Amino acid sequence: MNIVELTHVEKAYGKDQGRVVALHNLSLQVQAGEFACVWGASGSGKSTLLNLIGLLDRADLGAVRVDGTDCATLGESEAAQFRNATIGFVFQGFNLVPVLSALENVMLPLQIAAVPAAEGKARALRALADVGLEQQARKLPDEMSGGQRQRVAIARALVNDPKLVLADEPTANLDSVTAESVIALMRKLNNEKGVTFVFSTHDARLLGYAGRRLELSDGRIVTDTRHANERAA
Ligand SMILES: Nc1ncnc2c1ncn2[C@@H]1O[C@H](COP(=O)(O)OP(=O)(O)OP(=O)(O)O)[C@@H](O)[C@H]1O
Repeated sequence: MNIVELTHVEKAYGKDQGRVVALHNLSLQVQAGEFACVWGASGSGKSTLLNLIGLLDRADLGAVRVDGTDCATLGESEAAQFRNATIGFVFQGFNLVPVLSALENVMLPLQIAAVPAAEGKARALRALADVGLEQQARKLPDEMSGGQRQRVAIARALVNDPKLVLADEPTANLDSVTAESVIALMRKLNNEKGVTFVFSTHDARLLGYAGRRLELSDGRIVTDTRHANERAA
């Protein structure tokens, strides 16, 4: 089953002389369970593509379907609800709330989903254990390393059991060794839980972890290849 299906999608920013077409007539299918990497140079359209798949922005032309739902049919609040239930997000800047502990940060999506506090805490602790941070639950983000913060963000993205996790340049602020360990962790969680991951990077060294490599150039997919688990965790 396709969890993501884009058909003849176009997306542009700006108007008239300042108009930039970020995605050109782009079609793409991602199957449930894939670990897909979108890579390409700065400005190639990676964030635009992930924002459309994540219902954070809308296509100008063409169709975006996520988990069988045509995103164009959803109003703003329906889209937000759909996003919360279906998609987990990991961002390059970690996006943790600085005054909340790791545990409280991971509990946030469950609070939004009105999960009772005791159950939410137990689930958040399990999610932190999944990323190897059960001992760090009480720490604040600025008491943790960059790699640990991104693990907290991954735990938060997964705590709601989403079908799809989108990670836009999740390693951009990490050194190369930590970057590899974060991608390896995502790959392990993909294998163990069957959650579909789509992440973006401009770092070709991370491609070895990806089961699917989608190369973007000037808003077009120029290569699309599948690979056996060369570097699976
Ligand atoms: N809000 C915006 N307004 C105007 N142009 C934009 C906007 N966002 C992106 N663009 C343009 O759209 C194109 C694709 O940008 P996008 O951010 O998707 O690329 P990217 O591959 O994610 O780049 P990076 O690796 O630098 O984050 C670029 O030419 C960019 O300048």
